[in-house]
Amino acid sequence: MNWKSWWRSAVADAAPKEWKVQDQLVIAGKAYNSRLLVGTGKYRDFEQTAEALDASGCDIVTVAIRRVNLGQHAGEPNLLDFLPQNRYTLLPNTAGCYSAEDAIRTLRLARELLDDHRLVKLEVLGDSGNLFPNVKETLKAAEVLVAEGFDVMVYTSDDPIIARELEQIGCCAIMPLASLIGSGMGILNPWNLKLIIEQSSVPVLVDAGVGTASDAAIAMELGCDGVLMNTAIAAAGNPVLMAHAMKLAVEAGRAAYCAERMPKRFYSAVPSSPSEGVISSRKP
Ligand SMILES: CC(=O)[C@@H](O)[C@H](O)COP(=O)(O)O
Repeated sequence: MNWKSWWRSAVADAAPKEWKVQDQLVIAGKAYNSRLLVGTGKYRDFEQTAEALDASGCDIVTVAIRRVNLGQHAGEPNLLDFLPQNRYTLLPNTAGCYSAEDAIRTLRLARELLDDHRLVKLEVLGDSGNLFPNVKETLKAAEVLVAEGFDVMVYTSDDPIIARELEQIGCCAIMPLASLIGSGMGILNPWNLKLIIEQSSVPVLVDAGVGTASDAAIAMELGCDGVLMNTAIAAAGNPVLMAHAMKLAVEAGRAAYCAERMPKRFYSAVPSSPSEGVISSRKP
């Protein structure tokens, strides 16, 4: 069943307020109510991180295992002590890894630390300046991690050929960049994202480069299954308010996508109300 027929049968009689409950994001067999995934870096402190996560309504929280303490650094504040127990699904990520080997080692550590945790975000960088992914090393790491039983959500470029290879390897979600990590430049190539969305049978989530709420809404309107972001929220003047804005944007974008937008007309007007039978002396 394609999503459109599924959607029609699923929400045919549902009141709009019910639609979100039925339109869950499913990743590696688990359903989530929120399509917004949020990172935990760059906040003022863990209190602010917790408040922003709460305001975002997210269900999945990504954590850079090399940077954020989840218990691997004894004696230091532990993020988990600031989050409500069992509220979030943690998504350990390999931010800061520049080789397949490093990324694999980091995620094995995460698995030990988090009690046989399987859902992970793979990110292998290729350049410390532009933080572009090294797709060769990403493919290599994905092969090993999938074979070891990890559910791999993978950060990659917006190249549809690489995206297809990652799906064939068995990654459970493809996460192409919108633009450079931390740049806030929004979606640079919607056309490539569209190609990836159309060819993929696993969820496609934009990851990196979102700057403000409209970027997130556009990603969802394009048909992305979700959006992952960090800097747009953490580096906002008011991170908690921005987290709330992102929640609304992702929901609005998703609803607009599912509602199927009106056809665009190439710069030609159509009156909003019928012109026949109008009481007027003016000839059309
Ligand atoms: C948090 C995380 O996983 C980052 O590596 C990710 O790519 C986010 O990028 P932005 O900070 O640009 O949202």
